Amino acid sequence: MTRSSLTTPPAGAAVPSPEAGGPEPGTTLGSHYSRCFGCGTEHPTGLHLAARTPDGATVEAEFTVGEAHQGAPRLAHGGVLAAAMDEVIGMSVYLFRKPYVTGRLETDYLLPVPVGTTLHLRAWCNGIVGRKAYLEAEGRIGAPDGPVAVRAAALFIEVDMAHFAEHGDVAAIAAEHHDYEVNP
Ligand SMILES: CCCCCCCCCC(=O)SCCNC(=O)CCNC(=O)[C@H](O)C(C)(C)COP(=O)(O)OP(=O)(O)OC[C@H]1O[C@@H](n2cnc3c(N)ncnc32)[C@H](O)[C@@H]1OP(=O)(O)O
Repeated sequence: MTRSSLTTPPAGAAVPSPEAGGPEPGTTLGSHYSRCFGCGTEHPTGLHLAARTPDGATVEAEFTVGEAHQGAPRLAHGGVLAAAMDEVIGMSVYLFRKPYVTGRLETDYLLPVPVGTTLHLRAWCNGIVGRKAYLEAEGRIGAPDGPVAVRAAALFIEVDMAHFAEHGDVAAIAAEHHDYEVNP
């Protein structure tokens, strides 16, 4: 992965271990919002990622490239692939049970991804320092050990629910997603 210093954890950054009381290995992670472009089941053209954690620390999901996701004819749009990486990374940091948002996302595109391809996505955390989480993801073609088509590195920033209340529709999140306290 070619990455900048901004997405590289500083020396000594703690790599979190699976949280006590967090999701058990094998748990399917629900969508955080039904209309989310990345994971929403009600989004008509979204990515429909349904993620699970095999070990409580990493996240896996599959994304099948559809007609709505094209850039060049019959090939996935790079921005859509970046969205898939953003979403699976967002799901991996959600394992820590705190709200985070993407601050920076860096993406390497290694292979073209034709319509109809299933990308096998995996994301994990390389360290957390204060509010900053350093994360990484990859997308492999056709199988969990298939050729790597996309790699991403990201810096996510911890926020509180006031972020969503101030800038978005916190009631819509809270109505669907009962893990977060809206007024802690
Ligand atoms: C309820 C669950 C919802 C889950 C949703 C998941 C969806 C999937 C993920 C997404 O797509 S989120 C949507 C896209 N992202 C955004 O809309 C975020 C927009 N940006 C912001 O709201 C603010 O810039 C942000 C909250 C990220 C930071 O603002 P703050 O005022 O809270 O913090 P500050 O600017 O002081 O930065 C905190 C630290 O992070 C660093 N930082 C922030 N943005 C950075 C950046 N872009 N690059 C590098 N470093 C960055 C910053 O330098 C600083 O480092 P230090 O603590 O060492 O001084």
